[in-house]
Amino acid sequence: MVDYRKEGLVAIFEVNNPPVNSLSKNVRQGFVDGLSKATNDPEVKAVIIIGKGRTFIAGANIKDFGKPMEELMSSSPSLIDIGNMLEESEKPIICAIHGAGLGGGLELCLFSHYRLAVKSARVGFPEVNLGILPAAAGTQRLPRLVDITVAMDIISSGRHVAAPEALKYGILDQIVEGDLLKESIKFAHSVIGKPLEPRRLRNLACKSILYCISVIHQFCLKSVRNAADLSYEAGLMMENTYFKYLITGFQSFALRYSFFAERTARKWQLPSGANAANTKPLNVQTTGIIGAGTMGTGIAVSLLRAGYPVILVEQNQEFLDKGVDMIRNILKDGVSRRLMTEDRMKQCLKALKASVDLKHLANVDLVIEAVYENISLKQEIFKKLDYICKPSALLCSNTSSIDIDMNVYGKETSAETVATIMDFGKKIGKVSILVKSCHLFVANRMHGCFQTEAKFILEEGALPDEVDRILEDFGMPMGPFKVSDLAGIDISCRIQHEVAKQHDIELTLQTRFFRGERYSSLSNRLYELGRLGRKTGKGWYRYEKPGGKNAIPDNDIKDVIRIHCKELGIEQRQISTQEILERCLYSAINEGFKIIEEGVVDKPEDIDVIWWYGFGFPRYMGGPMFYASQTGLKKVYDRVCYYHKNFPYSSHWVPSDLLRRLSTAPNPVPITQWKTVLHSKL
Ligand SMILES: CCC/C=C/C(=O)SCCNC(=O)CCNC(=O)[C@H](O)C(C)(C)COP(=O)([O-])OP(=O)([O-])OC[C@H]1O[C@@H](n2cnc3c(N)ncnc32)[C@H](O)[C@@H]1OP(=O)([O-])[O-]
Repeated sequence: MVDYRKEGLVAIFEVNNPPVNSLSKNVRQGFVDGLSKATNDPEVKAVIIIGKGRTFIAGANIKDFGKPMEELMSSSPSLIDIGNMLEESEKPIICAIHGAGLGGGLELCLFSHYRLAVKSARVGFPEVNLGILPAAAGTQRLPRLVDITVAMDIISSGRHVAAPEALKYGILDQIVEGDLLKESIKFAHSVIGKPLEPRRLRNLACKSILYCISVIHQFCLKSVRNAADLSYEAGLMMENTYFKYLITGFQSFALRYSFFAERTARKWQLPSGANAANTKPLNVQTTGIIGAGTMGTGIAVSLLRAGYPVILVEQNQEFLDKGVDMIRNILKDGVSRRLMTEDRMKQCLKALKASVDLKHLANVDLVIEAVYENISLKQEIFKKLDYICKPSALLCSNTSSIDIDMNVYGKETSAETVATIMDFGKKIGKVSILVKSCHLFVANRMHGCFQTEAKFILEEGALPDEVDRILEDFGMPMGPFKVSDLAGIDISCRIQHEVAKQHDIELTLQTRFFRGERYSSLSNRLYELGRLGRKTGKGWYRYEKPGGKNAIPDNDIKDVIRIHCKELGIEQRQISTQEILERCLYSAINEGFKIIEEGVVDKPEDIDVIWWYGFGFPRYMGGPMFYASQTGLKKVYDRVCYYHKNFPYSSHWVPSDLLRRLSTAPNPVPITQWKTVLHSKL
């Protein structure tokens, strides 16, 4: 709703729709009622729109977009109706922004005559992140206010623009110091009686008519270009047509799911009943990192950038110096790419202390162990830390394959620690997902199936560039073989040999089964040929030079695969695009269902979020679990069974029981309800 009150000559519309003042129907109606009161009250000479609570207006209510098109489009009053009433008002309308003015919230501002904001406020059009465009005249009005290139950037990037930048472009008229409402009332008095015609954006011509042919295919840009090429009314009509088209599309549906999935994933809970809402995080002020390799230095940079002092510890001075150099280079690169200023880099480096003695970690609040994957080494470090660190220190391990319960205290982790780590993750600009300990955890466990199938597919007749192209066409940023070349083929080979050693097994080029499972020794063959990936200039592809970035399909690899298959008696055949996609994706998805079944994650959304951030799975596909839900679980289950029959020696094809039960449900179970099936009789 919108609370209406008067302060002297000024009517105040205070939007009151927690948590973020989205423009639900009752809010829109509140504007109509408020405007009617203000217009009919001769005492009122100006109107201020302000948000109650943490923010101005976060835009339309995204949940409304799931409604049928007819209901959505006929839901009156529409934002444009309200906007027109605001613009036509003979009394100046001033928006007073704090927090965020996004999407419809910014559109409302653009219909108003003046825009003020506090310095910390942000404005923007994040609609592209929801697979739609700003369709309450956003693409028509912003280019009338600011340079068209700025409008294109803001609309097509979806980024939040900080108030000082918005002021520079002219989106804001003033940044307010002190109390926003008081200052806005003062401002209102200063503009009462001034002509409003120049403040009505619909009357302005588009500021420049730059022709942006290269990006014109994107709807947002098409629509912005219409602002330059068409009349206001025609541009508005096209904007509405594009909106209707986009909002009913799969991508917008998936992106809206993604928006809520990310927020749902933040809401962790433990079997004890402790959860994100009832557990207070501890205050972390100082940090330590053990291990100055790629992982340790990467983590150090994230902490330093977020403003935390870091003590970096390595076992000897040479490794330590190398690590510090790496950190310096990453930060310098950030400066050259204008991600941070030179001053900020200096502050970060000042906050970094380096040592070869664990004792320097005695007083830190949080320690992250990031040494290489060796259980006895990790255990030895934690034993020492137990004595050295203060009792309240949080001891964390960066591992992707070692059982966390054997290392630090996974099962015993307190709710307070979970809350602190989840909060800490957010503070360093990461997305944290709570998972239980299991072999390889969620990301590597699922991705392992994906990578393994990709290798089997090569043995059966496809080529690396063919498999990569198919997955890239699907939307993955890089196919599995380019990823493998980037990570280094030696890394995965060493891990495999290490695991085999633990089971007293020696892996050779002739090994076809390992612990009862089909095994491919193809990467070992590349390893023996010195084809370790990008770093050696050759791997699954060849590169222009060692360390090069351009993956060039290599005829030699065809021979390597041919010889490998001949020696092992593996028959090659033509493999369809559909089979390649299904085997890579469905093997991982089936594993994802097992992960939910075992309670390793709390909900499917957690897995989808992990895949966007971990592997760049396209958000506009929603994530692997959402993709499965949209493909149809019956179809996914049938294909998993089919591959299980054909490839009985791969446990990742053993169908998940949860998937089976969901696939036989009389009606499709929405992804948000999958968990309920775990405890039902289905
Ligand atoms: C023709 C129409 C044209 C207009 C189109 C549009 O405007 S498109 C819209 C363009 N606008 C956007 O895309 C802006 C989307 N919003 C944001 O970017 C951020 O919420 C924020 C920056 C406003 C605040 O960040 P923060 O970290 O302080 O808070 P938080 O993110 O944790 O959210 C708190 C709670 O509010 C919920 N919720 C939030 N927004 C909406 C919404 N619009 N709707 C519904 N719900 C929304 C959110 O799910 C969460 O709920 P929960 O989990 O507690 O039940």
